[in-house]
Amino acid sequence: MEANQRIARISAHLHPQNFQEEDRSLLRRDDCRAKGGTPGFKVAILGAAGGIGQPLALLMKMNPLVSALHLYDVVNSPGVTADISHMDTAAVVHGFLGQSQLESALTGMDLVIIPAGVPRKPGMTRDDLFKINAGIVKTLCEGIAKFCPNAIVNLISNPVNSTVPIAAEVFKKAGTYDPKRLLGVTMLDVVRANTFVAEVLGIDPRDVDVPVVGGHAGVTILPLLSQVKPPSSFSREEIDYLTNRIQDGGTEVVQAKAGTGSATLSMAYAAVKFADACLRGLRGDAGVVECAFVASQVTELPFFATKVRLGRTGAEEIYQLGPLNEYERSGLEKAKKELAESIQKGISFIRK
Ligand SMILES: NC(=O)C1=CN([C@@H]2O[C@H](COP(=O)(O)OP(=O)(O)OC[C@H]3O[C@@H](n4cnc5c(N)ncnc54)[C@H](O)[C@@H]3O)[C@@H](O)[C@H]2O)C=CC1
Ligand SMILES: O=C([O-])CC(=O)C(=O)O
Repeated sequence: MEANQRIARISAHLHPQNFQEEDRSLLRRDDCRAKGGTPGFKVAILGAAGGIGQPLALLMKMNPLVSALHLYDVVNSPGVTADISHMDTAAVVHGFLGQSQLESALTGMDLVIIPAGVPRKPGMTRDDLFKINAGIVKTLCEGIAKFCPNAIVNLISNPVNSTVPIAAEVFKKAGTYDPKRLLGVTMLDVVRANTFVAEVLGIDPRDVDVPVVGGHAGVTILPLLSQVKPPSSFSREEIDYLTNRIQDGGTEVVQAKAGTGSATLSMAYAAVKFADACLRGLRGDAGVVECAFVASQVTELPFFATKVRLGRTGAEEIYQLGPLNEYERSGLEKAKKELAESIQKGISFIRK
């Protein structure tokens, strides 16, 4: 055989499709003995090729609690999957592209994380994303109701204050709704609050715990600085600075990115922190508590973010707000007003 023919043959083998058809004597990946049978949870990421999805996939591949990682998107998931799958950690990675592969992506999943949808550009509110993202979340949740109705859902797509009610309505319609299993991800607000409070106090952010309640947009993001751990007191000036910075944290990143998107890396970090807590809860660990936007009776609103205890069945206990000071009580009233409208908008989108 001529050298150039040999090279052409080898290149053909390296192409995965030709590899199978060209020469049966060569080992195929499907014939490998290792099938990734390590115990652990099966996790799907929907929107895995996006700005959040890619670093989120990377970090979930590193999570020892994950045995199978399904990466679904409507574009570019094969490349992201090939790339992530070469990491020498235990989770086995599979990629899924487009609506026709949604069933395979979701079947058997324990946890589904959804960062699918468009991000903000400067000058937009999160609510401006509703038009596009509401439909995306609806379609994906219809898939979850059909193919993995018992999975825990971590919903990241904005506006979270409306997309969580949308998901709830889709699941109700399908007869699969369990409020404990639907969690809107507000962890980035907590991550930011811990960081900014630690800066003000001059301590390590890992030692700080700030409850952030309400929702995930502007004034609905309500940090409870009177309940910070370790117990700390702040001047009025510090309270105004911290409250504004935490509420505008997303906008700070949108403006700095100047039209190229919103928070992706800190969000992937926050999403993994939250997903890991959900998986530890599923495993049966005691005392796993994080803030999340969930169906709630803490206020008169049907959904509200507070601390929740995560267990084998999802958000098993929803904590009350605790004592609020005058500043926080006034913030709560503003938050509830805006939240009520965003929640209703989500509900009406499905019931209309
Ligand atoms: N909850 C939170 O704290 C945060 C939420 N977000 C939100 O997360 C969402 C995603 O943000 P980025 O990753 O920066 O956006 P991106 O545009 O970089 O990525 C979104 C991905 O979703 C995919 N996608 C679109 N339609 C889809 C469908 N029907 N099924 C599956 N995938 C689909 C796109 O192809 C893309 O890969 C945005 O709505 C953003 O506002 C962003 C930061 C924080
Ligand atoms: O601000 C945005 O649009 C993205 C987001 O939710 C955040 O960074 O908190």
